[in-house]
Amino acid sequence: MTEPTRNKIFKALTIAGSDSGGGAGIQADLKTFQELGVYGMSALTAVTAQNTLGVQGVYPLEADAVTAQLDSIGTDLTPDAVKTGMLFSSGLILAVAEKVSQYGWDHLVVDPVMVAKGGSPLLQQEAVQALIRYLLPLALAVTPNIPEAEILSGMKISGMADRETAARLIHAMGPRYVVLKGGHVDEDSPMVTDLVFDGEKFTYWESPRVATQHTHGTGCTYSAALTAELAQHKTVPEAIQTAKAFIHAAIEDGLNIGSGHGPTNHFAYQNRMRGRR
Ligand SMILES: Nc1ncnc2c1ncn2[C@@H]1O[C@H](COP(=O)(O)OP(=O)(O)OP(=O)(O)O)[C@@H](O)[C@H]1O
Ligand SMILES: Cc1ncc(CO)c(N)n1
Repeated sequence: MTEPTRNKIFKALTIAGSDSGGGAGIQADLKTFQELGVYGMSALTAVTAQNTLGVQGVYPLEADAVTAQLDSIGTDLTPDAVKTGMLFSSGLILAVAEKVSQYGWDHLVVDPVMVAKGGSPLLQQEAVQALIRYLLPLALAVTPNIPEAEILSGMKISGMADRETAARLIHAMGPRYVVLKGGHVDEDSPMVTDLVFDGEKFTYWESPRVATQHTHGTGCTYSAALTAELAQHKTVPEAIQTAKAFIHAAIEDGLNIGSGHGPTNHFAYQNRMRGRR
């Protein structure tokens, strides 16, 4: 019997931590992949006990457990694009970098998650050097927010000229694109500006700032949208265009659930596409 012709299903993999509250981490990534029409896979690095009020517990997995998940995926299901989120320790970073290299996963988005919005550490301080040394050289794109960019570049960022200098320094660590997100700065400004550096030119992505406290998981959701688009063979600039529209809709329709910082709304982008809002 001949095998039935299969429609091409694009597949994306997230290597990240679990957020029990469902707004960030693996949960945000898988919801975003699904909404953008991509089959989602996951390798868990840690379990967090977390809700809209903050992080109540962090339970990292053994490096062997992460390696085993990546081997299960790598030997059977080839992802079209991969993202990393919370990696927690240098041991986990090494395990991930080794498997990403071994399987040749070159459509890699590294979201250098360091601290949750409430201030809980999601990456040990001594792991930053491992991230720079082993993972950034493998990345197609890295998506730091301003505090993460300060730690990676080793410089204080106060104006746009500083952001450009930091982006250059991070680009020199190996990623082909640096996407420096502006959500955390100029919170009184009516616009949010992300800066993208491809090694030659700077591009500014400006969007109206949404006044809301429901921003739990913005970074994860944005990098997952980028990854979903790359999985469908879009270029990085094309992927950014859709990811910005996805995150903007998700923030604009942020969910008022729980009694703290509610999650972004992963349904919002497709609801708009389908004319439901
Ligand atoms: N209030 C806002 N209004 C509109 N866009 C926003 C807002 N906050 C963040 N964004 C956009 O969301 C995306 C994620 O940015 P942000 O700087 O919040 O990431 P992050 O700090 O890594 O998130 P997290 O705190 O979840 O780790 C960026 O494209 C940014 O421009
Ligand atoms: C598991 C996890 N990953 C990433 C973030 C960053 O938003 C978070 N709060 N929790």
